[in-house]
Amino acid sequence: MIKLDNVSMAFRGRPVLDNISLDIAEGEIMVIIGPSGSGKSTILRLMIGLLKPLAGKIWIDGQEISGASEEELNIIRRNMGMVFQYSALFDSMTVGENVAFGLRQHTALSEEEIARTVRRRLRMVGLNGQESVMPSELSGGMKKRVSLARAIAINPQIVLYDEPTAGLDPIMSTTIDRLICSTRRVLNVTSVVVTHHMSSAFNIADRIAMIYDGRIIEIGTVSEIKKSSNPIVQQFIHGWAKPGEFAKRRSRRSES
Ligand SMILES: Nc1ncnc2c1ncn2[C@@H]1O[C@H](COP(=O)(O)OP(=O)(O)OP(=O)(O)O)[C@@H](O)[C@H]1O
Repeated sequence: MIKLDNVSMAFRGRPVLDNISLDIAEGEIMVIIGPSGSGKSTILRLMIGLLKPLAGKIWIDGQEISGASEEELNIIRRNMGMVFQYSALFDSMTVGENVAFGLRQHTALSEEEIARTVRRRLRMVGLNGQESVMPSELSGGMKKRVSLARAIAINPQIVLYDEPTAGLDPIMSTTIDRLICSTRRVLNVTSVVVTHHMSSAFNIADRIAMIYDGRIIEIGTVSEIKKSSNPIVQQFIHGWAKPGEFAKRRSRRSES
């Protein structure tokens, strides 16, 4: 459903991604992890065509997008929803108008049909009847849920999530994790989730890809990642602070 083939990216001559190749199957939840600044959000922006790669090719549902025109990209994006890092709701619009936004832009649905879809999507994310509330009245977790309802309003085949649980308490994070999984189940969407929360990654992922130094240094199922022999992966997933900490712990354990 999503394919990156030897994709490289640089900003002002500074390399960020170096020959990334990734194949994400239809209906799969792929989680991308990696240190801050390693290029995770850049991968999402490349996938949705907001950035063009310096080298390499990107396919969305069989269509190559790195050479696509803005018009072609707009058609491809109708099949994609994005949940942004800071929810990115339109503050001057009600919750209902936010969720309806893509439907008004991309479909010819009647106002009645739009209202019905908005109601259904808000119910899916546990915000039944909140159409007339303003974003400023919502908690961070509720905003994320509205953002998800907006992303799935147009019935996309693909949903990209940029740190969907950032800034949320553990219970709300679990709620969002469950919503990502139920969205996949109900709508059969392909999901790409960038997160810093390892517990979320382990809860939701079919596969996890770890980015480090511009490359994918490990990719696999949750149990494969947990068993990775790469010390950088082990250090990252355990949150060990210093480079080399993993090796030190291992040698301490073998000494004791
Ligand atoms: N539009 C841009 N112009 C210049 N540099 C950029 C741009 N977008 C990203 N970068 C740089 O590219 C690198 C990767 O950024 P990116 O946001 O993809 O990282 P990330 O892994 O998502 O980080 P974080 O986990 O902190 O959100 C960073 O060094 C960032 O400063």
